[in-house]
Amino acid sequence: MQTLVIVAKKDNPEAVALAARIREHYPHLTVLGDRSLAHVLGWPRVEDRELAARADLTVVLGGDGTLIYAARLLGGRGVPILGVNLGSLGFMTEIPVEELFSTLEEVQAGRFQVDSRMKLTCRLIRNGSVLIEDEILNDVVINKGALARIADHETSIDGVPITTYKADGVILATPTGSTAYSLSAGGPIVHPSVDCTVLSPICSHALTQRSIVVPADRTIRITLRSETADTYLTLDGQTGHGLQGGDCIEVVRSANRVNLVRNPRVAYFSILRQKLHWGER
Ligand SMILES: NC(=O)c1ccc[n+]([C@@H]2O[C@H](COP(=O)([O-])OP(=O)(O)OC[C@H]3O[C@@H](n4cnc5c(N)ncnc54)[C@H](O)[C@@H]3O)[C@@H](O)[C@H]2O)c1
Ligand SMILES: Nc1ncnc2c1ncn2[C@@H]1O[C@H](COP(=O)(O)OP(=O)(O)OP(=O)(O)O)[C@@H](O)[C@H]1O
Repeated sequence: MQTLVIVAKKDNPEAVALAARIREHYPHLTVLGDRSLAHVLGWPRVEDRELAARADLTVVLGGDGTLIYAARLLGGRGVPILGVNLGSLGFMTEIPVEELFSTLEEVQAGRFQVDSRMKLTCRLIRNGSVLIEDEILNDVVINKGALARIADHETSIDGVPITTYKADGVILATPTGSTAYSLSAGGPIVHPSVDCTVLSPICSHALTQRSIVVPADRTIRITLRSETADTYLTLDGQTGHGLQGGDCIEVVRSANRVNLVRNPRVAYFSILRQKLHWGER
């Protein structure tokens, strides 16, 4: 390992101090920081594209949002991501701060395993042209603004019509994203080793329209059938785009994956038990 890229939660002094300690601890490595971290610490400023190209390992200091930001920064590269939890929930940032340096030693010695997480490719198609194409770790959300009327979401899987959801919106979640917004919309928890897409209406007007678990190799298309000026596409909770009637959102499994360094002392179900407050076993 030669180059370690640190992505630290923005404006978080604890994350900044920890990043500085990591650089001091490994003088023989090239340690680079994301844009805001490099600015705060006076490190060389390196463009996102170059960070992604050079990283051998990425250390995330923050919460789930910081990890999603790092996964997006790395783009299609499956560089291992070691997530250290400085956030409030930290579902995906499995390593506690106290174990950061011991885990880094293990990783440098090649004694680590990764959890390979499925991603989705999402395309926004308007009048037959692809306006936006992006890769997603958590979810694709089509949602209406607070005062907008309920919208019609015509939904098909591999070209076969499923239904038209009359709902506030629709969520398409990966197994990783199944414990985020999708869970709040009544979707199932999916073990991250299962490849699938969870399709869930948000507050559907028809009570029998529930979440559907779709095999990962299917193409899901949702066409907005109502003319509303106040509907949005949100990708991983990070980027938003206004939608128009007739817009089609197409979702397929991405060829790229996100590789999270596993904490060998923590099992997926113990994370669920702890973070979702299920009590003792
Ligand atoms: N009502 C809701 O539950 C709701 C509403 C909007 C967005 N979200 C989620 O927020 C995500 C973006 O996260 P953020 O941290 O940048 O925004 P944020 O700071 O608004 O966080 C939302 C919460 O979701 C948690 N979270 C994020 N990804 C998760 C995952 N895979 N499993 C379990 N919990 C997870 C975060 O830890 C945080 O507590 C979106 O992808 C979306 O799923 C949830
Ligand atoms: N280095 C960064 N550059 C730009 N944006 C960032 C960076 N780190 C975090 N963010 C953004 O800041 C927001 C808050 O980060 P994060 O979610 O990690 O904190 P949190 O809310 O305390 O943790 P959790 O999500 O676990 O509750 C996220 O939306 C994330 O995308």
